[in-house]
Amino acid sequence: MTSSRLSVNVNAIAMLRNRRDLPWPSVTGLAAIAMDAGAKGITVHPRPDERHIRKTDVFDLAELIESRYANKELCLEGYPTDDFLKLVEDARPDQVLFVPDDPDQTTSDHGWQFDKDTSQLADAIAAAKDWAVTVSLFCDPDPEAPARAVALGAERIEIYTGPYGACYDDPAAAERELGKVVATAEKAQALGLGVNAGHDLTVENIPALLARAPFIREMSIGHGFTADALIHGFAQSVVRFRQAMGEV
Ligand SMILES: CC(=O)[C@@H](O)[C@H](O)COP(=O)(O)O
Ligand SMILES: NCC(=O)COP(=O)(O)O
Repeated sequence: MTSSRLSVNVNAIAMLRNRRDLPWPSVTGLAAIAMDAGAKGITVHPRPDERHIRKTDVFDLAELIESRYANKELCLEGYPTDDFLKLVEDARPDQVLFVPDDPDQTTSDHGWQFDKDTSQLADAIAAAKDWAVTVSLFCDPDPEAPARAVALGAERIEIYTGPYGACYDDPAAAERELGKVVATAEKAQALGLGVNAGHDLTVENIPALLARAPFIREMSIGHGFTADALIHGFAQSVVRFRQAMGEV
């Protein structure tokens, strides 16, 4: 089986589970189905209010992957508070994506503003690298961002594709936004950064992105994936998204 770019974000499964004091739908159960179907791994974003992914989910997923899916990866996303960094140190994911989210943000909707004080971020990056966790920074589609990420010691960036994803009904706007994403990806690649992409990606908008930036190495997809899976099922949606990525 060829390697994949697809990391399935299971935040939405946890949100559905949390509606009742019951263990289903199972976050680890759906994660296993996704990995059995060919996903490269799982991404979760345990927000401070635990609205969806809980700390216990993180350790359950880490245990699942370590015990049954040694060739798959766990990516943890979050703002680098001491509490989040303790979770990274204890859970030891394969990758951490540091995002500049406020605790009460509805969702992640912007990358790091590198002109502001980034000393806390630099310390967090150094700590994660000491724990042998690959460090990625959430960046706006801005060609100036990759050099700032390199200067802080990041190994990858994840380009925020939300503005591109929002243009599903406006081809001209989509082309404009796609151009910003591709320019940022090309700059990151030229600087030796690993290039990830995420937020509001779908089977419809992935092909055009990869046609222009085939070197993107990972796409973490949750909301659009879950919406697709409600129609097609989790395993078939992995196949559908991997087909959109040209992998199967
Ligand atoms: C960083 C990002 O764009 C998403 O991975 C994030 O996980 C979305 O978080 P919610 O699922 O809480 O909207
Ligand atoms: N980092 C992006 C992610 O994990 C999922 O984003 P979305 O597909 O839920 O918008």
